[in-house]
Amino acid sequence: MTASIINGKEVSQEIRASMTAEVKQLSEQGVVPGLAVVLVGEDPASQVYVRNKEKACHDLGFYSEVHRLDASTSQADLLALVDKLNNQKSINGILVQLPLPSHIEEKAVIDAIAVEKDVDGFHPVNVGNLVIGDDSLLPCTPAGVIELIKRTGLEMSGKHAVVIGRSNIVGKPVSLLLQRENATVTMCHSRTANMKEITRQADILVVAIGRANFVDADYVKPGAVVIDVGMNRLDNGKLAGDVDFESVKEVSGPITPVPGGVGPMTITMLMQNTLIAAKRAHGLA
Ligand SMILES: NC(=O)C1=CN([C@@H]2O[C@H](COP(=O)(O)OP(=O)(O)OC[C@H]3O[C@@H](n4cnc5c(N)ncnc54)[C@H](OP(=O)(O)O)[C@@H]3O)[C@@H](O)[C@H]2O)C=CC1
Ligand SMILES: Nc1nc(=O)c2c([nH]1)NC[C@@H]1CN(c3ccc(C(=O)N[C@@H](CCC(=O)O)C(=O)O)cc3)C=[N+]21
Ligand SMILES: [Mg+2]
Repeated sequence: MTASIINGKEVSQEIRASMTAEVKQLSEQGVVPGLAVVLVGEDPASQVYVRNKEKACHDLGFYSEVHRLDASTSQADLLALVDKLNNQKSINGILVQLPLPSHIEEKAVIDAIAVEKDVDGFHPVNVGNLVIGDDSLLPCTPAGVIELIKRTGLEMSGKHAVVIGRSNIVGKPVSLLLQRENATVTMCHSRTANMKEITRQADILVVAIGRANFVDADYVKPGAVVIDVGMNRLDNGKLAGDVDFESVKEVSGPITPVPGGVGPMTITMLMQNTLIAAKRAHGLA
């Protein structure tokens, strides 16, 4: 079987194109969505994401600010910036790039972001609303994962979805969104015993571990949809997912590549959240 490749870049462009008309209409009413990205330190990988986000804002006609702070910035100074952005009318969305340097407590920073500007969906109130099923800003990567599965045409209801990884920013929220789609969800993590026996039962396999090419064809049921969230920079400078794409695509159904899969969708969902936040700020949603 030759798997079909899920083109996250193309899906992203389609979604962004469909947002353009609405953004234009809003700007005629004087509403320009604004995103602030805060980057602490010089992590080269982060620089790429920040550049992609800036480009997406520019292409869509959003207002954007990037705050590049020195790696030695104090927690107090970072919190002061967040407070300023919370109160800044031109800004509807705030993203503080993670991970932060170890002298800064990530939780304190996330908690300080105004709930209605938390376009990452990481604030405890947004996470709580996600768990309950109330309206919230959805975390971008998990929302992008669900959108890509939908685009395969697979009906998620009643299917067995297995998620490898239980982080707060990917694995856990992905599992909640899959349950919202009426999938039956199993979570795997570093302590899971006999993981292959579990993943081989998956109709949908979502992988978010952070280990290059970890999941090979042995883990995959023939025909399963495979979504690779992993972003691992190899020594040769290339980007690799958590899934060994070349071997898995021989047995799987639709599968995402890295790059060009989940990554671009994360940024598109961030733009969508910023648009939603801007509309809400102006009483339009
Ligand atoms: N495309 C995108 O937009 C994004 C990509 N990423 C990428 O996704 C990947 C995961 O990120 P993130 O969730 O933040 O990672 P974390 O390091 O926070 O979490 C990794 C998870 O994987 C589990 N795990 C680690 N090793 C194994 C193993 N051998 N077998 C089974 N489970 C294992 C861990 O288990 P335990 O809990 O037991 O430690 C943990 O739950 C990374 O490559 C990251 O770069 C992340 C965010 C966005
Ligand atoms: N507060 C916060 N929010 C995040 O959403 C967040 C974060 N911190 N920290 C880091 C991770 C990672 N992440 C990516 C976003 C886009 C691509 C992306 O655009 N990838 C492209 C190109 C990658 C490349 O070529 O280097 C692709 O996969 O095709 C990747 C990774 C967001 N994250
Ligand atoms: Mg993490």
